[in-house]
Amino acid sequence: MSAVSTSSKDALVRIRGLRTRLGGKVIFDGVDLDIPRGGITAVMGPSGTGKTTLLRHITGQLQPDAGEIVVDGRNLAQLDRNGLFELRERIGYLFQNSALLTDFSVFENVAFPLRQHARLPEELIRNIVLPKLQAVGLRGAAELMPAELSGGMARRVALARAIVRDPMLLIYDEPFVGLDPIALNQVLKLIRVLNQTLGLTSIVVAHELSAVSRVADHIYLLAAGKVAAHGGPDELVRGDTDWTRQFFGGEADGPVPFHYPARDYASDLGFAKERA
Ligand SMILES: Nc1ncnc2c1ncn2[C@@H]1O[C@H](COP(=O)(O)OP(=O)(O)OP(=O)(O)O)[C@@H](O)[C@H]1O
Repeated sequence: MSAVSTSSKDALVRIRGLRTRLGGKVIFDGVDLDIPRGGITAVMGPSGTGKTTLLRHITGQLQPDAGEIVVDGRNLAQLDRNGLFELRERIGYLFQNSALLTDFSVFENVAFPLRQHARLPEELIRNIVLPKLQAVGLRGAAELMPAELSGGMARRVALARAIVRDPMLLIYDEPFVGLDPIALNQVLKLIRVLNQTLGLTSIVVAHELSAVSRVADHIYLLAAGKVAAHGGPDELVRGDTDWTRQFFGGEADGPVPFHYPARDYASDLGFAKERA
C-alpha cells in the first residue's frame, strides 16, 4: 500500500506535501494524493478528518499553508480569480441534501446551471436537459416539483444537474446517506455508468464501506492529518494497520479512541483531593 501508487501523469488531481491548519488545528500534515483520470476515487476517514477540507482545496476554495495542488495540469497557486472560476466551472457537485430549488420543476432545476451562464435558445436547453434526465431515468418526471420526489429521485435529479454542463470532474459528497437499498443501488449504478459513458473522473466522499467498495477503483483513507492507507477496495479491507483495522473493521476502539480527551478520572471524581 504505497502512499501514491498511481502514475502522476494519469492524474487529473495531483497533491503533494499538503499542509493545512484551521483554527489552530493541524488538518493536513503532509498529504500526497493522486486522483486518476477516468477513475472513481473514494476519500474516506473518521469524522472531522478533513475530507470536506480536501474537496475545498481541490476546487480552489481554500489555499493550503504549504504544498502543491495541480488540477488538470494547472497549479492552483498560480491561478488568478478568473482561472479558478474557469476551473470550478468544469467541476460538478452532488451534495448530500441534493439542494434542489423547491419552487422550480425537475426540468428547471436541471436547466438552472445552463440558464445562469448563457442565453441559450429554449430548444437547445431542452436538447441538453432531456438527455441528462433520461440518463438518470427521470425524463418522465421532468414536470414534477421537488416536493413530489422521493429522496432517491431527488438525488438523481441533483445528479442530472451536476452533469448538465459536462464537467471533467464530478464530486460526490456523501451520496449514499439516507437511501433505501433500491435507491442506493440505482445511485451506485449511475455513478459507474456516468463515469464511463461521459468520460468523467469522479471523487466520492463517503462513510459506507460496502457501497464504496462496490463503486470505487481506489480508496484513500485519511486519518490524523495523513494518508493512512491507499489502494483498491480489496487491498484496503485486508490491510493490516491499526487504522485500516479500526476503520474498515468498524472497531469501537483503536487510533480513534472511544473517550474524548478528558482530565484524569480520579481527580474529576474528587478522589485525588480526598487522599491529599
Ligand atoms: N473554517 C474553519 N475554521 C476552523 N476549523 C475548521 C474550519 N473548517 C473546518 N474546520 C475543522 O477542520 C476539521 C476537518 O473538517 P472537515 O469538515 O473537512 O472534516 P470531514 O472529514 O469532512 O468531517 P465529516 O466526516 O464529519 O463531514 C474539523 O475539525 C473542523 O472542525
